[in-house]
Amino acid sequence: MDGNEILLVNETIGIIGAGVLGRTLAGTFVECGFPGERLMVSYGGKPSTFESIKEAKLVENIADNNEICQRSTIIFIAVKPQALKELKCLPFTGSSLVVSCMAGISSVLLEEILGIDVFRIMPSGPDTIRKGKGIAAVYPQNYTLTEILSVLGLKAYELQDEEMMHTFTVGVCLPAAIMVADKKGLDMDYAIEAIEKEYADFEEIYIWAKNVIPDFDSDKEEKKYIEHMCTKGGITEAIVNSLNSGDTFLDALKKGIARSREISTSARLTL
Ligand SMILES: NC(=O)C1=CN([C@@H]2O[C@H](COP(=O)(O)OP(=O)(O)OC[C@H]3O[C@@H](n4cnc5c(N)ncnc54)[C@H](OP(=O)(O)O)[C@@H]3O)[C@@H](O)[C@H]2O)C=CC1
Ligand SMILES: O=C(O)[C@@H]1CCC=N1
Repeated sequence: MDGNEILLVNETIGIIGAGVLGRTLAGTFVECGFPGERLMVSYGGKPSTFESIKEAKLVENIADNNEICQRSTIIFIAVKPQALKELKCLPFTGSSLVVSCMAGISSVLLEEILGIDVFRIMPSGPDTIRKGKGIAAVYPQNYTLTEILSVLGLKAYELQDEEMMHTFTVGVCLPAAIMVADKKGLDMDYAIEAIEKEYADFEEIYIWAKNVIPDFDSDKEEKKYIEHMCTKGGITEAIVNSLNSGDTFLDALKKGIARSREISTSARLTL
């Protein structure tokens, strides 16, 4: 039995939100040897999402959110931040490790809505996870969670201050941002230096981002790569839109950070 199996041997994993990220996490667990019969995924009911779940060979893993909450020992929340209110009445229990992947939504708000302590991660885009080149911020620190991320091949950055999650989130959007900025011939290094003053690991993440951008065979492939990194209404979209409207790289990254903060404020208002 290897280390991965020992770590997860008694666990049942539930992923609420089998969208682009959720399916990637589920697929990666399966590839790591995690048994399919102890893996559940849920979705919001869109036929197109069902088709994608089918393509990912996860149809047999579909469960409803109540079942996921009742049976899972580890739960990943991978719905859009705007869907947070839909999780309000679910029977989460303090005995499972609940991990939110949602950008912007603070741990205080999660605790308020779900009634339990929730850990936060911010993983990099699906392509990086599938290739074993992913990174993820973790807040607050949790040994088991960091070990689980390492099973998924994700390098963990343990944040001391939750505010830094906004900046880290822009960091995981950098591959898409660099691709767009490169085409426009924008200067990027000065922007990274400016943001590094707030978050010391930002330069390291920039280097990571430059290294994970794959070679593309077509514009279509390139577009799809960016689309998969963009959650609708999220941070990548804000950065890409800003670059496309003619902003500098620094302004675009700042708009990404601002979008992450805004998501958190508007989520509270819609509850
Ligand atoms: N994409 C990325 O690279 C990254 C995303 N994230 C975060 O991950 C989360 C998901 O992003 P992403 O995968 O891009 O978004 P998607 O829109 O692709 O996925 C969201 C999924 O949630 C499902 N869903 C909606 N409502 C419910 C519900 N009540 N119960 C269960 N599932 C539901 C949707 O199903 P349906 O389609 O049927 O409505 C959809 O499949 C976001 O919060 C984002 O901030 C974090 C890091 C990277
Ligand atoms: O674009 C987004 O909002 C998500 C979070 C980080 C990457 N994708």
